[in-house]
Amino acid sequence: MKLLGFIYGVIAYTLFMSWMVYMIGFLGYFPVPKSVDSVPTSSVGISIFINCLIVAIFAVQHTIMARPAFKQWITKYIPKALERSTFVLVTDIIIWVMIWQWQPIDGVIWDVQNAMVANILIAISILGWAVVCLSSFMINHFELLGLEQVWHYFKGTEPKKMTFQLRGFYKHLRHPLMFGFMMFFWVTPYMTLSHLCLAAIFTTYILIGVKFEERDLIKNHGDEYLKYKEAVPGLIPFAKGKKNG
Ligand SMILES: C[S@@+](CC[C@H](N)C(=O)[O-])C[C@H]1O[C@@H](n2cnc3c(N)ncnc32)[C@H](O)[C@@H]1O
Repeated sequence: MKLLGFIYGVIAYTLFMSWMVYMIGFLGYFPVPKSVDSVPTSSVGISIFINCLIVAIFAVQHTIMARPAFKQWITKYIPKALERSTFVLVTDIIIWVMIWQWQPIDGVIWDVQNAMVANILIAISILGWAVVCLSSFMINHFELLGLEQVWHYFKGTEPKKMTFQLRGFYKHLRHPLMFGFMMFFWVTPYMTLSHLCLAAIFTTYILIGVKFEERDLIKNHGDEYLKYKEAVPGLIPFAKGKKNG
């Protein structure tokens, strides 16, 4: 059982990293079988509807499964150590379905012709992706993705409780990971309607998701988080305090 639990966690983690890397190609920065700008097969209306539906499923899953009440409920049926990996695995399935079922939409919003400017924009976008990865390490990458929990489960030891982190990017921004995703999605030399649709619906989710996350962080860390919120901007670096998400 312990070995199976560990394998389950490793599969969830590997699938997670696979779509994270694929996303760089999905945005068009290296060739992949299906990208955000592949050839459209449906009308604009149907495409927008299907794309919004898939991301809405992701948003609902993420919002529900990340809440303490849901975690309490599901750990009645599965070992506590597998809860995070289950969250990660369901996310993986939804994101891979999104990539597979994404409905590209024709239409170019902007297309930067200058090669140097275009390359700088691509570099900033990929830097955003790197900010996502680095931020996860500043919290605790392996715990966020469930691997630490299944490793302790396998060894029969107790994992350390996730603590509130104020290091690295988190000293300057409350949501650097989400900020990294915004850089990744929005900064591009070639913005199509399809790419815009992806960026817009994920941004909407991020803006709603961080509200729920902060509600839980305030419940768990009380005054410490409230003071942090007062002093450190949310999603916009260098902006003043809590007004920014
Ligand atoms: C996907 S991470 C995103 C964190 C943050 N919203 C960001 O954008 O960088 C979500 C998890 O990080 C946790 N978290 C958020 N801020 C944290 C902090 N400063 N220290 C430790 N955990 C944090 C939340 O409780 C949640 O479980």
